[in-house]
Amino acid sequence: MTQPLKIAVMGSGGLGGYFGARLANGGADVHFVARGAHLQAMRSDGLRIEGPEPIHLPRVSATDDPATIGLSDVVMLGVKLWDTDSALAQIRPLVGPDTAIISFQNGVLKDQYLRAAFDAKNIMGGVGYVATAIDRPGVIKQTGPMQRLLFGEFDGSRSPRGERLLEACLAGGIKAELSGDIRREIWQKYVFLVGLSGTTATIRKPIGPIRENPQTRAFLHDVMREVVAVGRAHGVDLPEDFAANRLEFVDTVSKDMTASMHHDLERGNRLEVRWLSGGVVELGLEKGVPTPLNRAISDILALHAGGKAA
Ligand SMILES: NC(=O)C1=CN([C@@H]2O[C@H](COP(=O)(O)OP(=O)(O)OC[C@H]3O[C@@H](n4cnc5c(N)ncnc54)[C@H](OP(=O)(O)O)[C@@H]3O)[C@@H](O)[C@H]2O)C=CC1
Ligand SMILES: CC(C)(CO)C(=O)C(=O)O
Repeated sequence: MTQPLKIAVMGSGGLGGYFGARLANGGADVHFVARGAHLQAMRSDGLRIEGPEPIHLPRVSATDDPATIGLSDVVMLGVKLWDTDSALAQIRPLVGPDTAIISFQNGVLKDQYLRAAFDAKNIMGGVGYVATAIDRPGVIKQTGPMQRLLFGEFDGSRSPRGERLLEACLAGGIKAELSGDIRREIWQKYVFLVGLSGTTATIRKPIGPIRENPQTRAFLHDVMREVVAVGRAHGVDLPEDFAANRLEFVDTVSKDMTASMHHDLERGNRLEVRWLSGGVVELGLEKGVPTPLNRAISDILALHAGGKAA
């Protein structure tokens, strides 16, 4: 009998907790790295997913010390972007020659950080679509039915490790795909997310009114156009009019949809703007592509980026 896939989830909040729970439910050998009250609750009461497809795992393997988990087949990175450096330092004991490390964090800079810290052969690319948050310790709440994971080798090959992860995801009911062009998938989400997060957080409204008002709709379109221009300058295979495609996609989502960064702003949490619109500015500067709207979004949110506690 083949051994179940051993998966370490580094950061078991909205994203990692949700997809890790589904993987465990499907039979994968999942080990959650968590901390604080969330870790205590997971140790005493397991992990619960609330929402359209609820799950309760009464017992889970959860720790704050990745070294106790040992070598893993897959490490899924699910910490907020500001915690990336410390998380990458902590996952070293999990990584052997064949381990796949996949960041499902938002943005595109995440994979540069991974490449700086680990051998390229250990790194696969990933994108997560879901709207989840820790509701209370040990409990992840999902809003709406969307859930999708895309991952793949950066050279486009269908590797055995990619196939095994796909199988484990499908067994857990995850809408998963092994992508032949994961870099483009990561940028496609980036275009949409920078548009959604930049507009909802600065205008402080969900997407419905923003897409209905001609002035804010044009703003959203132009913010996404900048991301497309920067991606194309970096050699990403995005059609020139891809922002118009994403605007059509925006018209299909619920009018109440907003970005996690807007939620974070309303709760006084730290913001990922440095890696979202800020990442567009940084990557635009590298190629001489102007990004005035994303620069404005970063500047407008600068005083909020550290959260209320800052
Ligand atoms: N949630 C979502 O719907 C989606 C999120 N994403 C992206 O996924 C990433 C994670 O977001 P999300 O899951 O929402 O964030 P959360 O804050 O819900 O989860 C991250 C968790 O990781 C924990 N953590 C951080 N560092 C460590 C560490 N060193 N050891 C143990 N635990 C640690 C945090 O603990 P603490 O709270 O103590 O800091 C927190 O519980 C972000 O880049 C986000 O943009 C992408 C798609 C959808
Ligand atoms: C748009 C969404 C919910 C998609 O997963 C997201 O990633 C975010 O708001 O951070």
